[in-house]
Amino acid sequence: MNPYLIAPSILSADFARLGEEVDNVLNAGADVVHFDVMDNHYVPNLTIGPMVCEALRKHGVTAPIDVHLMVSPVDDLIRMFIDAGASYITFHPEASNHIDRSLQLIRDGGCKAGLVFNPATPLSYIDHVMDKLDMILLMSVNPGFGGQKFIPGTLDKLREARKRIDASNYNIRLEIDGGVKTDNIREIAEAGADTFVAGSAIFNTDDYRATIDAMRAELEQARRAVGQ
Ligand SMILES: O=C(CO)[C@H](O)[C@H](O)COP(=O)(O)O
Ligand SMILES: [Fe+2]
Repeated sequence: MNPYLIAPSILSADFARLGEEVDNVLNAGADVVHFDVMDNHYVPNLTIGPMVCEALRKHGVTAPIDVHLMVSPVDDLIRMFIDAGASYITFHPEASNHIDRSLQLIRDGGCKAGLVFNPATPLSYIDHVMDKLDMILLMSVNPGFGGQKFIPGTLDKLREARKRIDASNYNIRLEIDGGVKTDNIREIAEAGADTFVAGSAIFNTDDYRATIDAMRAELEQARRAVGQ
């Protein structure tokens, strides 16, 4: 399995100093920048779009940018984020009229493609598109806001998704998003996640490096427990 990746969600960063915040969290050891896009239609909140992604690239960010689209419809924004320098683009399957086509659009644009599952969205959406997936993202909160509490039932869904990925021949990352903290990241990893979004748990602390180091120490315990 690939190493564990930590992906701070910039939803909880100080938007007035976004470039500096992203630099700081990457210098503190983060692997990936998680970029939450909300349209006040698919979810009841409004955040940032492709211009901000492009601005981060121009600012000098070279780390992978993981664009989590909470929008409907999805295809126009997929095209814009490809041009804006996204690395991963994930969308919620029920928000696309043509899931297979949207996934193909992402890969044709040179990005990695993924589907996102709300707590109550069935995993069966992956059934016929495993060959087009680079990532499966399970939401452990209902989408729309940072700082919510992890929904424990997601652990069983993670185990199920991990089994499906391991039984396939595909190299698919399993990401978890919502309520991830230092005190639960270990059991989340043991349930099968390999990529961890954490917004408030990192940006609401004074010392990003200390928080990320503490998460990595927990992940090391998980790695030993699962025998990776
Ligand atoms: O997609 C999201 C919300 O819809 C965010 O990525 C997520 O909530 C991260 O925030 P936190 O770690 O504070 O829960
Ligand atoms: Fe997210």
